[in-house]
Amino acid sequence: MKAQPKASHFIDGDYVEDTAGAPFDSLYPATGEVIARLHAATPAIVEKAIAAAKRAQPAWAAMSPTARGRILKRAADIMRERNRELSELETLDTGKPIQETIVADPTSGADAFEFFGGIAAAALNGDYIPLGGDFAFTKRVPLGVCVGIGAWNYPQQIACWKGAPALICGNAMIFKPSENTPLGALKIAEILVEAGLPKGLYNVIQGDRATGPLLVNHPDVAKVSLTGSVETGKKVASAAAASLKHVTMELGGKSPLIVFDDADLESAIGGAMLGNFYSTGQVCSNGTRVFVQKGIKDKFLSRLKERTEKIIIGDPMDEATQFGPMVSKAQLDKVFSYIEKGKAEGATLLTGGGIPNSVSSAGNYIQPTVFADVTDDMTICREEIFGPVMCVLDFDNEDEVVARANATEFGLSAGVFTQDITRAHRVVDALEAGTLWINAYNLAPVEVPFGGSKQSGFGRENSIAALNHYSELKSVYVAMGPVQSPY
Ligand SMILES: NC(=O)c1ccc[n+]([C@@H]2O[C@H](COP(=O)([O-])OP(=O)(O)OC[C@H]3O[C@@H](n4cnc5c(N)ncnc54)[C@H](O)[C@@H]3O)[C@@H](O)[C@H]2O)c1
Ligand SMILES: C[N+](C)(C)CC=O
Ligand SMILES: [K+]
Repeated sequence: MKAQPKASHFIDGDYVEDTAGAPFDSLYPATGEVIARLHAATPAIVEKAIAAAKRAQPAWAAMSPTARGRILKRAADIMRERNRELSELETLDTGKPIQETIVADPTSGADAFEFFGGIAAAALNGDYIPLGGDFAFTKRVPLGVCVGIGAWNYPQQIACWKGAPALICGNAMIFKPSENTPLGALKIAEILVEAGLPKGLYNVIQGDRATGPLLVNHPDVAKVSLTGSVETGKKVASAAAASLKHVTMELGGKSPLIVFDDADLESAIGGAMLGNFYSTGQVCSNGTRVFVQKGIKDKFLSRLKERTEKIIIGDPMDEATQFGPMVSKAQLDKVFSYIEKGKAEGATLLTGGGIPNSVSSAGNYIQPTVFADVTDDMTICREEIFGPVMCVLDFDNEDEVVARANATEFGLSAGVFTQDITRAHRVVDALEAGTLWINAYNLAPVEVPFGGSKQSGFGRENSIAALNHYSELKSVYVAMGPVQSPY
């Protein structure tokens, strides 16, 4: 098998198997071929991983942040050296075209190790608080054993975006990848050990929605960071609440992208296409509700159709391919069912909506799809589809579009295209979202906090802000004189 790992899990510095766990196959989304056979974690595997993490964490926390950072930076270097190999694995895991994974996926993971490794020496200091004779100081301390649970769209990125801040703060991590994409995180664990990470600090265990709760409910786990759907987020957050664990929730969205009539049209169309078709539309922050001002609607739609129909769909391992299959048959069927709903509810299918020619019929392929004349109440405009389906709506004026853009329970991202600088700032101020773009879409560099508001989640990944979610402050009051007691 093309991508069979040595064993299903990575615990205490090495691969571990337990064939008593439910077997599952990993499929290559472009052909349906079985590329690996794995076993879900048994309760014994979960206990083993948590015990290893618990054992390793105190000595790691006692190291200087600089020394911890050095190891993460080495891991970043190894990832960059092996970018090709890691990108090919990411393509096998997800079906995303190599053209994307080679620039985006392991690179973004390496960026996280480099960033957190680099800031460690300066960003984990505490404060000195003068109190007029007495004083206090704060220390930033790790939480202990942290759990990361991943979605299937960015398996390596998610494993690193959670692992890097957790480790730099002095925690141990147990990461459970999505059952759809189990392979990437194992390689990240292997590379961390090669970079010098002491064993037991970054463990990977496999499993699905039945395995997640074994971690979330475990009394020795201090924190859970989930990337997944809103529905799963609610389950995980309420399970974590039962023992008051820290939580970070990176959930779904139905983000608005607003195009005013003064926008650079080609840029706005490019942004809308990137924000709907990159990773075959499987991106949480996608701008799937594209609001176009009425005066430019016809021009926008005709150029959008033209450019969309030129997208090269094909074999993900071919560097010319711009658009690959969806991750799974189940996700593909879900997207097709939304397309049927869009047609039934009266949206105009501008392009796509079917299965492309000249690709393997065993792959989970779908055409990049655009609906025009979408209205706010349509199902395709209200629910997250998580596939390459763009909804184009039209609007008259700024107040109206802002109100409509905000009329959703989600609040992950939003974008605005306009040449009017004051309007751009006014609109981003009014939009309810955690991550916003002006004249761009979906760029998420590690230096910038990333995360959602409303039902798209809470907590932030990346940037210095992430440190707050993997550590807590210990405040120490120091008396410099005798205790003043009335007793
Ligand atoms: N905000 C972000 O950063 C971000 C990034 C990528 C994806 N997403 C969101 O993720 C979703 C798509 O990914 P998905 O289909 O893998 O999501 P999902 O919610 O089905 O699964 C996410 C993960 O949670 C696990 N899980 C499921 N039920 C669980 C439970 N009860 N307890 C513990 N773990 C459980 C799954 O096994 C998987 O590893 C979309 O909604 C997308 O918007 C968000
Ligand atoms: C974090 N980002 C933007 C890559 C995508 C989430 O699915
Ligand atoms: K897969």
